[in-house]
Amino acid sequence: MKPIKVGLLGLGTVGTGVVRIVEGHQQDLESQTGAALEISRILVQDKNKSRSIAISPDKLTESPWEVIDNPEIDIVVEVMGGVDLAKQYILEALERGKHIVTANKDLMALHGQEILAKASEKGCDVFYEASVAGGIPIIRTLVEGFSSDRITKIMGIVNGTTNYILTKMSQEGAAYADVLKEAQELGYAEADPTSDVEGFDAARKMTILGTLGFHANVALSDVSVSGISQVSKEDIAYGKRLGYEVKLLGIAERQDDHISISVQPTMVKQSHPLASVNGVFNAVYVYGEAVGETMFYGPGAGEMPTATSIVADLVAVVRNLKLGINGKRGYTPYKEKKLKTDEQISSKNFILLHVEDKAGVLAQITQVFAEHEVSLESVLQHPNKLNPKAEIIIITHDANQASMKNVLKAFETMDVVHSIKSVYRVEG
Ligand SMILES: NC(=O)C1=CN([C@@H]2O[C@H](COP(=O)(O)OP(=O)(O)OC[C@H]3O[C@@H](n4cnc5c(N)ncnc54)[C@H](OP(=O)(O)O)[C@@H]3O)[C@@H](O)[C@H]2O)C=CC1
Ligand SMILES: N[C@@H](CC=O)C(=O)O
Repeated sequence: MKPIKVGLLGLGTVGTGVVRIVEGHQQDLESQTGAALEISRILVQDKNKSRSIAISPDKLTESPWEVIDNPEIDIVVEVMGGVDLAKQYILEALERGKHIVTANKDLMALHGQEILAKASEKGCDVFYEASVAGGIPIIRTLVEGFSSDRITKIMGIVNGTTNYILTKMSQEGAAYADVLKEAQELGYAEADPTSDVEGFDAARKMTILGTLGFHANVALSDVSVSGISQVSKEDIAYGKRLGYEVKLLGIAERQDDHISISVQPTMVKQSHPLASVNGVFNAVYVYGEAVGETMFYGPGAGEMPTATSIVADLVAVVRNLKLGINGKRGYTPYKEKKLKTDEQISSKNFILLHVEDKAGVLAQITQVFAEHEVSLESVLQHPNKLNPKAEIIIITHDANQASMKNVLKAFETMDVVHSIKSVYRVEG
């Protein structure tokens, strides 16, 4: 087979890793595919910027057309990020019959269906393994490994930056802002780290996993999202005291034909395998009706792990080229999803309240739970010597979201409740 020419859109953290792997593993890649891979053109914003790898200046371009309209290029790897331009370049490249590999979850979560439909029309491959959980081959696992099963729950730590931050806060008492800066320096964070810390990046990944796992047209707007910027050292300390670690979890559940998807900081029981996933590592728990529980673990961000997934996708495209089956799988639009109502979503909950420290308050609080038929697993009261208030931590049994909202609404109107400090879902 003649060498396969690859054009890169982007040479940042991930693009640099792709060049390193393609160049460093050339022989292994060729022996698997029967063709040499050659990176022939690379789009960057600034050709004169200093790079951490030696790259021939002739390969760099600031014009996207030198990649996407280049007749020599067979495969375009999009690792520049962003949505509008990336979408435009990918659609233009598909129009010209080029296969696409991308790490762009923002794009795939928002416009995946349109891009896949276009690829199918043009007989092209679009692979996006690196868009979820960096180096973990979770997309291939859902699409191929579990094609025989009916998945009912996908629960994961799918953002490396926030897991890195929470781990350092929990294990070293580090300050949130300092650790975020470290995660940025290590190349884990998005160009705008708000995406990471406010849970949007994880929401995009859960949109992709929910779509593939449940074969439903999940939209980003179907995911309820809250991030970690409000998680305090106090929450982490109380969680630990009760045997929990705070993790930003993406949780997608299906019951019959109804689904729910959320991203939220969650108290995970220390005995649960997700509680010991630390640092930049990600893990995805997949429950299938037939297979039962499975879990996939690995580095969720960073140059080389993410590039591993990109280059694996390149290998898949080249293998399809050899067999002449690119884009032949056909794109079938996913079925219409039905979202669960608040009454259908249930979980255990952790609630930290600041309350008046006087007789009878605990009874008033527990009465509210009873009125809304929420039963309690444990209650811990902690007097605060500096203020005439106490802290009460409550763990509920499984309760539906509608009842929990009513409980919290009732607390807001009670004089003895000074503040609802935190509310977390509990898993494990
Ligand atoms: N970092 C990670 O760990 C992971 C990232 N991803 C995804 O991979 C993609 C890339 O991320 P990452 O490598 O971290 O990003 P970087 O910011 O490190 O790199 C972006 C690259 O794209 C180039 N670029 C950006 N915008 C343009 C533009 N408008 N025109 C031309 N070139 C442009 C930049 O050029 P220049 O170098 O000249 O500035 C740079 O080389 C994103 O979609 C991200 O979400 C996915 C998984 C993990
Ligand atoms: N910013 C993302 C990068 C990988 O997708 C993360 O931290 O997980």
